Amino acid sequence: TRSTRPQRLLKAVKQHATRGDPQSVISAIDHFCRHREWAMNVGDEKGCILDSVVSELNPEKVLELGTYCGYSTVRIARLLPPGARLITLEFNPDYAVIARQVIAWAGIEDKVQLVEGASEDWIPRMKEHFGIETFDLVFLDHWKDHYLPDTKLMEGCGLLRKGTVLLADNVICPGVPDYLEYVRNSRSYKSCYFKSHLEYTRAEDGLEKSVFLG
Ligand SMILES: Nc1ncnc2c1ncn2[C@@H]1O[C@H](/C=C/CNC(=O)c2cc([N+](=O)[O-])cc(O)c2O)[C@@H](O)[C@H]1O
Ligand SMILES: [Mg+2]
Repeated sequence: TRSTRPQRLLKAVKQHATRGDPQSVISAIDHFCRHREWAMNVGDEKGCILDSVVSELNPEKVLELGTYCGYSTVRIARLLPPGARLITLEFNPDYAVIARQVIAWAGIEDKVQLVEGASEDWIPRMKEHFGIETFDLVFLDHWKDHYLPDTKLMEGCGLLRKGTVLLADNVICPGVPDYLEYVRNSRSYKSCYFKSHLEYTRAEDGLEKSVFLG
């Protein structure tokens, strides 16, 4: 049977990236998606904005919602200080299989915990299962109608503290209107928009950075 796009993306990583070199994995995926097959990675342009937010924050505890093939997982984990941890949630087992191999190829598996399951099931279990009190950074990049309910769930589970940063992909394309309205109008967040482009295209998209005020 025909291979899947994530399988072809992984093949491109194994062919063109150097084991243990996260930057080469990122470049191989960006090249594949720009010149072979588009895929829904945050991409190189928005990826630079993601990099700057991570570098400025220097987070110890990071949560990623929606691993897909692990592109943003590698982008984030490569910048984390020693001892810092990234937990990434992915409920599609076929994507998880690919992402684990991309993460391993990049050589950053010691910083990453890929949990196979749904965000709504695992967010309430972060404390008792992973010993996580609160997160310093959350990267939202899963199904767009899950951004708002999962944000409210994280608030309810006490996983956000004064200063926790929520960084949301695709706030313009495909768009997350209910989430945007919430974080931009709630007194609990200081929110700002980083204008960019949809990965590998000229369409507008951007990231919304929202700091939880407690
Ligand atoms: N509740 C949940 N728990 C765990 N994993 C979950 C989940 N909901 C979805 N996922 C996973 O997150 C990824 C979904 C991404 C949706 N992005 C998108 O739909 C998307 C679309 C475009 N686009 O169409 O241009 C561009 C983009 O950058 C995009 O991120 C998939 O790997 C999916 O299995
Ligand atoms: Mg996205």
